[in-house]
Amino acid sequence: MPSTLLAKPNINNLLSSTAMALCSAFCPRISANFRPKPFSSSPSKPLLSLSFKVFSSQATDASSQDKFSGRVGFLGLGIMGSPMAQNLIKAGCDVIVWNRTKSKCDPLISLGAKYSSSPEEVAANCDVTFAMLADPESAIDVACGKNGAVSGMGPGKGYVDISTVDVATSKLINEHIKARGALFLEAPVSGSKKPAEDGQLIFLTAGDRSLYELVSPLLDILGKSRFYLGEVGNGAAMKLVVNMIMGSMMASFSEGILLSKKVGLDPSVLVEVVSQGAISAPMYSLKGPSMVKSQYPTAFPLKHQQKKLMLTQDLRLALGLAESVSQSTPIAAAANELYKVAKSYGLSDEDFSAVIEALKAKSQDTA
Ligand SMILES: NC(=O)C1=CN([C@@H]2O[C@H](COP(=O)(O)OP(=O)(O)OC[C@H]3O[C@@H](n4cnc5c(N)ncnc54)[C@H](OP(=O)(O)O)[C@@H]3O)[C@@H](O)[C@H]2O)C=CC1
Ligand SMILES: O=CCCC(=O)O
Repeated sequence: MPSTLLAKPNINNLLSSTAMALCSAFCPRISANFRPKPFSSSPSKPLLSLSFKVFSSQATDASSQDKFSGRVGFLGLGIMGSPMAQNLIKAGCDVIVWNRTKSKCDPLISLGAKYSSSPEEVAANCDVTFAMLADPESAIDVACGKNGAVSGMGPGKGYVDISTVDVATSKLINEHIKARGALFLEAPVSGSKKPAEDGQLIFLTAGDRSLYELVSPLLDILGKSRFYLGEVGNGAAMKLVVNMIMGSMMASFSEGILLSKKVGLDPSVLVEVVSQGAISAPMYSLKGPSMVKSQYPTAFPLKHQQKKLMLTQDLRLALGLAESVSQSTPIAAAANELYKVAKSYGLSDEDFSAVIEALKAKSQDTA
């Protein structure tokens, strides 16, 4: 089925009942309060508007119940995890947090979150545990390592990994969670720091559908849309493809900014021209003005676009994904080289738009 936005079919209530039955089986504590919000096709409530949550036809229910009354764990409070956990707390959820660097928990504790001293303890004390970690290595360690979340999982619990990881990593974590009789959902996000703060992320989910149904009210607090993509690995793959496109777009935009300047144009005007045309993208309008000033306030750290774990990650991992199906991706491969150069210049903690510095340096090399 194409992933277009559709009005809800009337079988929604039936699906919601199915979800309730599944939840009753797996999560008795939560399902006691699981009340699906009936879908309304009233024309006075448009499906698409800026303030309205948008759902894919691949989602199982376009609306979700108002409230999730189970206890929610949150592991990983970095640029993305902190605002996400904060939004859950502000929405009235009962949240337990953990982060490797404990001080990052403090602002959330002062907002009402509880704290547990290990991922295992969080998972043991929560119905559903979310993880938003840097890379595959940390995602595996926090889930499957010593005192990891897996040790605290069991029947009736769910683990939702929002980190950007590769397909193999997601499948590995899924296997460990499943071995404990719990449910697993991968749910990487499209959208950066600001969408995380504004509850406007896009979830790319795959895995246990009953868990997807169950946590939909939470995803709807954190995001503007959610896609259910089927088998574990599909969410990770979708995220890598999106980031591959984004990485190439940013590298190309950087070339344009520098070329415009070299030929005597005002790059700020280029940013404006781009923003009004067919190739306009929020990313260009948001980051272009800073890039022109050689400023890269970190939203998506460059190190995550060029993560390193056993010679793979984000762009690099997307290239691996392409390789595995013999898909040619020369543009992304060239972009990847630039991110590697930028990383070697010590720009890992800058925003990924700092990739433009790699091009500046290259121009000087050849001048
Ligand atoms: N920033 C963005 O725009 C977006 C990021 N993403 C993805 O989301 C994930 C998180 O990104 P972001 O929040 O920006 O990253 P940050 O670098 O800000 O945060 C990373 C988090 O992972 C934790 N962490 C890192 N290594 C370990 C480890 N070995 N053991 C335990 N915890 C660890 C950090 O803990 P500590 O605080 O102790 O360092 C921190 O909580 C990444 O996978 C990223 O690719 C997805 C969409 C957008
Ligand atoms: O993984 C990071 C993606 C950032 C974005 O979607 O803006």
